[in-house]
Amino acid sequence: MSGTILREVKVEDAVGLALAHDLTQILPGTFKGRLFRKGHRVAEEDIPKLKDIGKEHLYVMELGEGDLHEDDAALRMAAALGGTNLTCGEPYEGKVTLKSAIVGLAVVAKEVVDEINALGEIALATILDGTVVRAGEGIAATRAIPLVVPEAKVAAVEAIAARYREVRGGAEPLAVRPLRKMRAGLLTTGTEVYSGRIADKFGPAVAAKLEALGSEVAEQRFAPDDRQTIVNHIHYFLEQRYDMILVTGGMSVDPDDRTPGAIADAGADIVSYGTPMLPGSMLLFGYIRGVPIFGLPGCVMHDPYTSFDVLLPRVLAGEEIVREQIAAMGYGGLHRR
Ligand SMILES: Nc1nc2c(c(=O)[nH]1)N[C@H]1C(S)=C(S)[C@@H](COP(=O)(O)OP(=O)(O)OC[C@H]3O[C@@H](n4cnc5c(N)ncnc54)[C@H](O)[C@@H]3O)O[C@H]1N2
Ligand code: MOO
Repeated sequence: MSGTILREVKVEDAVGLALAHDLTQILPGTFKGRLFRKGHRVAEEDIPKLKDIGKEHLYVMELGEGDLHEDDAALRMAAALGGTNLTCGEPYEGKVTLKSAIVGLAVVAKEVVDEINALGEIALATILDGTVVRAGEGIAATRAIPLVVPEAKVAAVEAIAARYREVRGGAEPLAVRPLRKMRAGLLTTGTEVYSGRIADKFGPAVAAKLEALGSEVAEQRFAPDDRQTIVNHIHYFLEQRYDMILVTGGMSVDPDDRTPGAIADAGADIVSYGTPMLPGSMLLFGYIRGVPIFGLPGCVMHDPYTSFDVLLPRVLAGEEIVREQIAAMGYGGLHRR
C-alpha cells in the first residue's frame, strides 16, 4: 500500500460514513452473503446488525495513488483474462466471477493461472481445463487478498494475459468453446446382443451422453463379434457421412474382442488404443478419413464419468485429439478406486 490511509472508527461513531468494502454475514447452514454493500452509508439502525456480525470498528479509507480497492483490482483482472462466451459479473465481497454464457467446453490456460497466483496478494481460482459448463456457471473468479493492493500487481496480471494472447496467436487464457451438434453412427457389437440373448443397454446409454451435449445418434446398427462384419458397418457409416463413428463392446482382451482390430482394418489412424483413465482404460480413439472414431469399452454403458466423457466434449468443441493429450489423462484420471 502506498499512501492509502485506513482509519478505524468505532461503529457507534460511523453513522453517516460510507463503508469501504462489502460486509459479510455468515449464519452456518442458513446464509452466507453480503449484509452491507460497499459505499452503504451507515445508519443508526445498522449498529446492532454490525455488532451481531462481530464488527466493533469499521474502516474509513482514503485510497492512495498507485493503490487499488479490492473491487477494482478484481474487476480489472477479470477484464484482462475474460474471453469468448464469458460474462463478467459485478464485484461481490471483493470477488468477480467470470461465468459461461453458453453450454460448452471451458478453456483454462493452467500456466497463466499458476503464473498469476505466484504474484501474491491476488487470487485467481478456476475450474479445470476441458470441463463441460452450463450457461451461468462460473469458470473463474478473481480477488485481491488485502483490501487494497498496489496497482502494479494488477498491471502484472494484465501483462501476463496480454503476453499469452500475443505468444499464442490470439488464444485466450479463459474462454468457453461452443459444442457442435454432431450426428453419430453407432455400431453395437457382441454376439450375445446381436442374437437377442440379452437386451442392448449400450445404445440408450451412449445416446443419452450425446444428447446431454446437444448431439445425437443418427443411426444404430448391430454386429456379432466378427471382424469383417464390423469393418463393413464402419464403411457403411462413412458412406452415410456421419460426423462421428462409435463402436461399442469387444474392446478388451478376450478372443471375442474384435473391435480394435476391426477399426484398424477399416483403415482408421489410431491415435490411441488404451487411455490412462479408469473407468475407460480400454477406450480407442482415432480418425478414419477425417471422421473421429471411438471404440467404447463396457464401462461407458454404466459409468457416468469415463474417458469417453472427457474426450467426447473435446471432439464436439472441434479439438483435434492428439496422443500426448490422451497420455496426459492419467494424472487425476483414477475415478474407480
Ligand atoms: N483380464 C482383463 N479383464 C478385463 C480387462 C483387461 O484389460 N484384462 N479390461 C476390463 C475393462 S476396463 C472393461 S471396460 C471390460 C469390458 O470391456 P469390453 O469392451 O471388452 O466389453 P465386453 O466384453 O464386450 O462386454 C462386457 C460385458 O458387458 C456386456 N455388454 C456388452 N455390450 C452390451 C450391450 N450392448 N448391452 C448389454 N450388455 C452388453 C457383455 O455381455 C459383457 O457381460 O473388461 C474388463 N476386463
Ligand atoms: O475400459 Mo474399462 O472401461 O476402464 O472400465
